[in-house]
Amino acid sequence: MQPELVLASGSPRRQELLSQLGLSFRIQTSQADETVEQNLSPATFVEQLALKKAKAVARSCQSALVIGADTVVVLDDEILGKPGDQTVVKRMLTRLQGREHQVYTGIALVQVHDEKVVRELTDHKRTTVWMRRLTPEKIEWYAGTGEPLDKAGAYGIQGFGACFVEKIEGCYFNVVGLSISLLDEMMEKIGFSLVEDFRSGTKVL
Ligand SMILES: Cc1cn([C@H]2C[C@H](O)[C@@H](COP(=O)(O)OP(=O)(O)OP(=O)(O)O)O2)c(=O)[nH]c1=O
Repeated sequence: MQPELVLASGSPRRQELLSQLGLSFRIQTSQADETVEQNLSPATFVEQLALKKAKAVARSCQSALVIGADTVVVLDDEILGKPGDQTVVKRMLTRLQGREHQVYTGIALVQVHDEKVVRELTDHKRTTVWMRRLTPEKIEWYAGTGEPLDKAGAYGIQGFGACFVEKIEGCYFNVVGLSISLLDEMMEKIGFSLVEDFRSGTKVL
């Protein structure tokens, strides 16, 4: 019997991406403690956090395939997470404008059978984003929209933030918070097909 697909994420973007693919899944937001060791590389950082989120949800599952994810922006070797308030939004965008940065998203898959973890897999992808020059007025306006508050690096490429992105190199969905191609690749590694095994029938994309 197929395990149930569970998305351990409160991110509306991750939920939409899986829904648009026509997948059948349940959402269970992770209450994981999101602290990790200092000085980790961005790749290890996002993989460890993704695994923490997936494991926290897996603990309450009987038979499931749990997906966890974490996204950060990296500029000058510094990890930028979600800004949380307007002052940090403006500071982040002032640093990001007119330059390139990297977006890392880690994905973790945790398979549970009979309430036991039988498999864990983590991986990540990196996308480079070039942001155009922004005036202080433009930054002020964007901060006022509220859009950047809950997004790593204080912008959403899928929203008004698209106006600032000149080009990207790598997976677009990785920037939005979940690389579908990486997820499919990881599913294959543990013997599942994302679309064939978890299809609900209503595909929007
Ligand atoms: C750079 C960028 C990030 N983001 C989002 C994706 C993630 O939701 C968020 C980074 O925060 P995360 O901590 O990765 O995720 P989250 O707190 O939203 O959800 P959860 O921990 O429950 O899974 O930033 C965009 O939506 N668009 C973008 O262009």
